[in-house]
Amino acid sequence: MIRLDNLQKLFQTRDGQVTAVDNVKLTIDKGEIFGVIGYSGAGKSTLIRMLNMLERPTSGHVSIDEKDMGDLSKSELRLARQGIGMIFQHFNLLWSRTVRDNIAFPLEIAGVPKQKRKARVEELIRLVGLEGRGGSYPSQLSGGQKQRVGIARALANNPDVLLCDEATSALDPKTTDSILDLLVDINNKLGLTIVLITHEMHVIRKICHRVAVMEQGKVVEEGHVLDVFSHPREEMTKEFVKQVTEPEETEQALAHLFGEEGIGRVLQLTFTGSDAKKHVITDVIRRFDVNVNILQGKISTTQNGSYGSLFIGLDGNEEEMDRAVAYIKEQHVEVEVIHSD
Ligand SMILES: Nc1ncnc2c1ncn2[C@@H]1O[C@H](COP(=O)(O)OP(=O)(O)OP(=O)(O)O)[C@@H](O)[C@H]1O
Repeated sequence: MIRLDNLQKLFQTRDGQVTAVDNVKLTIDKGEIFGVIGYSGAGKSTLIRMLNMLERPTSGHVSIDEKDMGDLSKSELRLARQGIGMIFQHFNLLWSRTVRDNIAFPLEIAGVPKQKRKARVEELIRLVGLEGRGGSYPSQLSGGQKQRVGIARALANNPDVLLCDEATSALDPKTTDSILDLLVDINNKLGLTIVLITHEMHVIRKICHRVAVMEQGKVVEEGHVLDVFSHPREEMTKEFVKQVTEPEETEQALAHLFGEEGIGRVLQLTFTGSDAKKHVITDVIRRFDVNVNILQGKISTTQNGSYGSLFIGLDGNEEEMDRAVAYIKEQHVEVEVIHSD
């Protein structure tokens, strides 16, 4: 549905030339939620703004539904943009207009007649869960509600694509989750393609099907979210994955344990997909003469399946522990011995 070919954006500044986006090639399928993650300055905003030509590429192509966005005339581009909704970190609402009038705005521009507009606005208000707030002004709404207005406005003209520019970065964790749930709901109900940029792996983990990792303008890694989570290749990706799989306390708690005598071996087990539901620990306790101590664990759910890490202490004679480790490996669970007495 969306294809980026050798996309590049250079900015000329007083300090010289900046390569914001460097030779990016990506394909995004119809109906998927595609996330782009990177730290500040990686080029994410520039990349997403080139999808609807808010930013013109220096070279390369953006095709949406086989249409080269760079080749469109002004009026064709205006029409194409009605098929591409966008939401922003700071909502970009019209402060002097009510919720209803904010949502109606793109319909007015598209020339939708008044009666049809009214009906569509009420439908959108229900879709984003803002019943009873249609007459309020943006200043009277919470951050989450403002973003719901942003989403309703972006969906007004029934777009095929929704671009989300750090849409939850200004929100607290609970509100972030409710907006992410709404995006998944919209993706399921309307089948629209969502492209989002973020610096938070939690957002990718929770709603994306595929992810691209950006560093210094380049896409350095790309894949299905579960694959990237379970086997990150690049250092940058490993850092992002750690954000959601290993809370800081894990490192501290384990470091504390390593200092104790007679802890035996500490293993990190990594479960992926359906493996996350296996009874490996029960089996190990039943089959082998070892003591098992569960130290830390976390299962994360992604749109492609579950992913989890479990830290266990294993104690017993060396041979029996070797057999237990071999058995766990046979169950297609990844095992790493991270400490041994
Ligand atoms: N209009 C501009 N003029 C000059 N340089 C720019 C312009 N816009 C972006 N840049 C530069 O391009 C690079 C990428 O910026 P961009 O905003 O796309 O990154 P980002 O990953 O979205 O970061 P952030 O989340 O902080 O916005 C940065 O080095 C930035 O300084």
